[in-house]
Amino acid sequence: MDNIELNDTAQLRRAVLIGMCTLLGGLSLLLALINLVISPKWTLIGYVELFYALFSFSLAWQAYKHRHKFWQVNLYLYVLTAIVIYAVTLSETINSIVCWALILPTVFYLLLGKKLANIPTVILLTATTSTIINKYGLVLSPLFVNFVFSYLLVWVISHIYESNRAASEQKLQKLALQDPLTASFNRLALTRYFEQLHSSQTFKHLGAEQHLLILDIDFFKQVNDEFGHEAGDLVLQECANIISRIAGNQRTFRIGGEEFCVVIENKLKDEALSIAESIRTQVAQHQFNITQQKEINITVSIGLTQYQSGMALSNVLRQADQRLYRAKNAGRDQVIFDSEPLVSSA
Ligand SMILES: Nc1nc2c(ncn2[C@@H]2O[C@H](COP(=O)(O)OP(=O)(O)OP(=O)(O)O)[C@@H](O)[C@H]2O)c(=O)[nH]1
Repeated sequence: MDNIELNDTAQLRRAVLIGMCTLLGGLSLLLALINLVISPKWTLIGYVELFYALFSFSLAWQAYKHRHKFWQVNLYLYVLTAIVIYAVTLSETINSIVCWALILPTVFYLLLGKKLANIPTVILLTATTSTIINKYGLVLSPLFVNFVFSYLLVWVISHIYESNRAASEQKLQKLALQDPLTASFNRLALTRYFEQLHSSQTFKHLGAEQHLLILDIDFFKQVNDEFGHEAGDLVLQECANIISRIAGNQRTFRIGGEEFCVVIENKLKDEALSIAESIRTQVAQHQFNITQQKEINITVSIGLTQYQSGMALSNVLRQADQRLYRAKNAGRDQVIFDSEPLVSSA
């Protein structure tokens, strides 16, 4: 789920960004003081360093306040790369400056992720090796060999580390947010989805109607009792497929044993009803193959509710649950919205 994440990556990147910007900001400020006040030889460089120090501290502060943007991080890293390349070009002995070039691939991977990190990594390698070749000729100088191999090693290790970290995080997210039986998202995912929906600007500004439905399979216990638990599991999986097909996988959540919830965003009342009704009829018409020889039909009851932005999820669920309860009491196989049953099974 794209818009639901446990945010480990964001937290890691934010921490790295704050640490790096603070340290580099401090170093730039120190160098600026030396070049502008203590020994004012290179004033232009001093001003560049002062600007970079301010840029670093401001980005660290924004990251601290959770207000930094991804493009700012990109800009910061490309400026840093340009400074290192410039310093390598200016430096007479290169040796000490390449230390900076060697740590940057790790920083790129940590802050940009494995796909975007490749671009500055290649730029830095190309620029630094060209400068070394320009200064020392094409001979395989110890500096050239040592730099290229250590740089490649850092690159490969950073790539492997970031790939593994991202894969582990994805697995963890799946475990935490997805129901293993039906592959639908679970209640925790619903909570996060709802929080994000409410905090998103689109939701606030559109002012469109928001709906949520709770669906419960009718007489599901009988399926288990008559045909076994495995047959019940198959029914749950097929039911989840039908709901996801109609409402979208991102908006379908299994919130209880045989209970599903669907968030219907930015739809008018009639459209929300038609989605709920479509789920009900398609489940009712579906032949559930519980064994090779046996097909059964099942029905579902649905409680549909409209809610306003800012309402707590627990209240919205309670509202939908009350309607579901009424649908069950009114004979099942129906959608209840407000107080009246909209479709009767009769
Ligand atoms: N196979 C299977 N059964 C489950 C699972 N989770 C819950 N159940 C069963 O779902 C059944 C729910 O039964 P009830 O709450 O009595 O509801 P019902 O039989 O559907 O009756 P109504 O909801 O009143 O129509 C219980 O038998 C649970 O054991 C699951 O993951 N797999």
